[in-house]
Amino acid sequence: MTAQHLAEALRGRLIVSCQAPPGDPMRETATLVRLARSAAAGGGSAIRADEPEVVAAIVAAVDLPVIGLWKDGDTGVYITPTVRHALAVAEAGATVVAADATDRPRPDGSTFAELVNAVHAAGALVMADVATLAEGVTAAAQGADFVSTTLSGYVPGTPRRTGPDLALVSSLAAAISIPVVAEGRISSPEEAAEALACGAHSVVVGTAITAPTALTARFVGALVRAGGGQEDDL
Ligand SMILES: CC(=O)N[C@H](C=O)[C@@H](O)[C@H](O)[C@H](O)COP(=O)(O)O
Repeated sequence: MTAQHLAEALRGRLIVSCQAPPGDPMRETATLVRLARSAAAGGGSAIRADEPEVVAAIVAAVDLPVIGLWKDGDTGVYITPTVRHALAVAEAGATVVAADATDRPRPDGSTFAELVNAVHAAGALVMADVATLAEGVTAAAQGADFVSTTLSGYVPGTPRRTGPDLALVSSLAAAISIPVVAEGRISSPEEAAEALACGAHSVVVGTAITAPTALTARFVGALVRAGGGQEDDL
């Protein structure tokens, strides 16, 4: 699929991230496939998924484009950190490979531009996961097909936020011509709609749709703060 075709298919649409962290009861390929099928049944237009095995299973089961990634670790560059990880995700059938495009060194010494070229040569597209405006501008210049605000708030030294970084969505949309995807901590349909109003081409929602453990903990936390439980219940 060309970047233009996919951009048309995703304009103004919802991408559902179907992931579960290590140790979570939902972290099982068949379960994640069911989440992806539910996302498709509810009108989602693409799926974002972690690990080649899960990507391949969702590609086989769901008739939607899959944005694949491969998380390795949880510090430093961990979203599709090397060219090897990126090519494995492309090989699994992802239409788009999402990868860290922050300005931090990659563990294999590759540049983001080298990763983009390798993924394009393998016939897939690239989504640059960034934390800042400068990183998004650089990623677009290096050939990324989409830029996503995925890593805003998660890079050491940058402010941690509670809600989505819609200011970054707006500034990226004004600065680059490739589609800007709003991603990260979008917790309601209203916030998703607001992201489009800020210039997002598409919106990724994960936790608020596909993470019952985290959602349960939010409700429990609210009850604790209201005096209805003990802190160590959390
Ligand atoms: C920072 C990081 O590693 N983000 C990951 C990227 O794939 C996922 O853990 C997030 O769930 C995804 O970005 C969607 O965001 P949210 O779950 O907040 O809607």
